[in-house]
Amino acid sequence: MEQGLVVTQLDIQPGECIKVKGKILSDAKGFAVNVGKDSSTLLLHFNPRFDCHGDVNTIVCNSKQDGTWGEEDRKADFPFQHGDKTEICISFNETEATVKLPDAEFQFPNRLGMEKIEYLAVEGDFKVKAIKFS
Ligand SMILES: C=CCO[C@@H]1O[C@H](CO)[C@@H](O[C@@H]2O[C@H](CO)[C@H](O)[C@H](OCc3cn(-c4n[nH]c(N)n4)nn3)[C@H]2O)[C@H](O)[C@H]1NC(C)=O
Repeated sequence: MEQGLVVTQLDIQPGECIKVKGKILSDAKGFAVNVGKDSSTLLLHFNPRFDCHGDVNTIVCNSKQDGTWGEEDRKADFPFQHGDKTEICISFNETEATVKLPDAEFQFPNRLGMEKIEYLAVEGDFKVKAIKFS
């Protein structure tokens, strides 16, 4: 998954929101939105997979601590289609991260007890149009 947008030096606090607006490529295999401390320590790796890493139409979520992946969490719902324009809103608190989409919402535990988000990266077949921090 090629490297796309990377934003560092953030100071996103619990309750604040990271909004990533963009378009899923028409031939997307997968994309990921990563938030955390840095590329090696992620509160959340949000990875919709159309057809990659052995998964089809599956959202895989995970954490990463000092470069080591945690246990994957596969979501039942897959509210994405090739070519979709969408907005992904990520917020968190001391217990969990929440991913809000136009037609779905997912939670993922804050396994690392992260207290602020300093890092955002978008990888793969997703063309970022705008990002907003609120
Ligand atoms: C079945 C036995 C092996 O399990 C598989 O193990 C794979 C490797 O760990 C798992 O894929 C990784 O799953 C991680 C989340 O748990 C990440 O999604 C990881 O991709 C992250 C990534 C790759 N890249 C990347 N690849 N190439 C480039 N330039 N960048 N950037 N970020 C994927 O490569 C994959 O999800 C996992 N599948 C299952 C069913 O467990």
